[in-house]
Amino acid sequence: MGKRSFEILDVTLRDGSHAMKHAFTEEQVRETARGLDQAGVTYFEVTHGDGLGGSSLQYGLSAVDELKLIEAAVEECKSSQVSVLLLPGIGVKEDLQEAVKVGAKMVRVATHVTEADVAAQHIALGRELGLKTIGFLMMAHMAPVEKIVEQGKLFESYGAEVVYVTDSAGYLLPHEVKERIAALKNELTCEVGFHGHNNLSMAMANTIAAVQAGATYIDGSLRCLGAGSGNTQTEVMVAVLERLGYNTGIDLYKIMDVANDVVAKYMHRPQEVTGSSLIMGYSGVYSSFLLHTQAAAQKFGVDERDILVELGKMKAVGGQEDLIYDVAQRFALKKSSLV
Ligand SMILES: C[C@H](O)CC(=O)C(=O)O
Ligand SMILES: [Mn+2]
Repeated sequence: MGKRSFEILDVTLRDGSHAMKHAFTEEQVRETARGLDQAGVTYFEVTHGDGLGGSSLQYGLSAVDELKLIEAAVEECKSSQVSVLLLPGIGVKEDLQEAVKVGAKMVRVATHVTEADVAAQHIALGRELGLKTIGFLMMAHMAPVEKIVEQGKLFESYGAEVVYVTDSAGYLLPHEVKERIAALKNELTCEVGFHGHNNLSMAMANTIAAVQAGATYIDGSLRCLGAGSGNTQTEVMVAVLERLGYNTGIDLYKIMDVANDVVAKYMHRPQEVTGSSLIMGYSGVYSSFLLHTQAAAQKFGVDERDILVELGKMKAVGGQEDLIYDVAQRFALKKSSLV
């Protein structure tokens, strides 16, 4: 098949966990893992949507222990390798050691875009454990290009082999992705990656911009299964990038088969750009807040778009899920004082 132009890393079994309310079954994971492996994906990610240790009241309880799911995915693979996500503070170093015992071969250590310094020990541990180790700068729209370069350099100095620009809110436009990726490519010696969300229908355009600016790791999910409107659609990305003349190393029919015959069957709903996810992209809100916001809006009888616009103004970041309920309650009180 020749040398791949870049790695397409599939996040269906991790970012998709948000859309599945963290209720993946072992059988769903096994079937998806088998399909990804047969299609020729080098790496795919499995954990709770908020990474190792994410199962909690704050983020949502997992239906099945993530270590069991990681182990099941590993067992299904002949050549693909399983990655885990780790947000320092949500997951701890012991969680990573346990994931390695069941077969994880890659770790992506994720921090808010201005907080790379909290990842030093976790990145060092990833390298010590012999894992492919990646730094993941979330909410990348919230920092100017120079800040992203500064934070990327920190990740690289701790040992990250790839630094990601992560458009957690699906807010970035192609020219903004291009300038961020190009700046990291210029200033870092390690590889650069891109992870997109489709809240403004820009995920594919942003992915193309990232690749053209030099990204060599790009994320996607099957049928877009992910937080908010989901991610760049893996199987479509394969077709588009092959059309552009790149070698993805992935079999198009096989990746389509796992998307349509496996993932489409268990998705709770199609991944669409809805009123709420559109507002997330427009206001720069963390995509993982979607289902929490819908639940809060329902509980307090308020419009979920108002909550999201307010969270955007407050510049709320991952980990502040409790704010969603505060804001919803505030709107409900305001509404009741008006009647
Ligand atoms: C914990 C988040 O879901 C990580 C991610 O995929 C993003 O920020 O986007
Ligand atoms: Mn994501």
